[in-house]
Amino acid sequence: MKNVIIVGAGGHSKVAQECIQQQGEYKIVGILDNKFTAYEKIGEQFYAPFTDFEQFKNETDYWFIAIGDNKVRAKVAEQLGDVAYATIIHPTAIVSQTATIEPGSIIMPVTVIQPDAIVGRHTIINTGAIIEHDVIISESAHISPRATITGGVKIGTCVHVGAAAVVNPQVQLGDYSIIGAGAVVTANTEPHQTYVGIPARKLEK
Ligand SMILES: CC(=O)SCCNC(=O)CCNC(=O)[C@H](O)C(C)(C)COP(=O)(O)OP(=O)(O)OC[C@H]1O[C@@H](n2cnc3c(N)ncnc32)[C@H](O)[C@@H]1OP(=O)(O)O
Repeated sequence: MKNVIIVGAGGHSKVAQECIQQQGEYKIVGILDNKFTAYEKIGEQFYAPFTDFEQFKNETDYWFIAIGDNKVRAKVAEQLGDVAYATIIHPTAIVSQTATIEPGSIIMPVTVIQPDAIVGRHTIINTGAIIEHDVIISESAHISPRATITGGVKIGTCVHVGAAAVVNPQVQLGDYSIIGAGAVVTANTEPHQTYVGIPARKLEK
């Protein structure tokens, strides 16, 4: 078993920890989150504030950032610097042998990742999502439960695709764009903009 320290102790972390246990490759030795005010060891795991992360760098082989917010996850990765990241794949996920899952990403239960898809670093493929052939997902994105990303789609950095949304073939989602739950995206999206509905339209604020 390889040791891993988890950053984040919220709802997404809860699901990630269960995935890690079911994957059976990594032993969680500690959890860092600023909601813990001091170091504490309970059983085989320690809990400590994230601000103390430097002192734990020699105590683990791998790190995993289990924070649902894309921008916060990306920022924490920047702060941690040059560390090795665990790649979490739930045993019920179906991942093509020609797909690439980059370190720091999590592939949740009953997902499907098809041939030649690329899932970039620190990306969340949430429960039941489908990533079709030749999809390219950049860093720190989140594909929510039951979303369907069809063939050849390109997804930018920190993009959030909401639950059960569909992205049509070859569409490109600009960096930091947000797709609402249940949307059907039929055309490219602009960076930093939010889109909702069927067909998806830009939300004017
Ligand atoms: C394991 C997990 O839980 S993973 C979590 C996955 N999370 C999701 O799937 C949630 C995705 N988020 C959404 O769908 C959000 O509603 C967003 C991001 C699209 C919009 O959020 P906000 O920017 O806060 O917009 P807000 O709630 O103010 O709504 C603005 C307008 O858009 C509409 N709207 C919001 N979401 C949607 C949607 N998904 N589809 C259609 N219309 C929507 C609202 O009704 C409102 O319309 P109005 O101005 O006519 O009243």
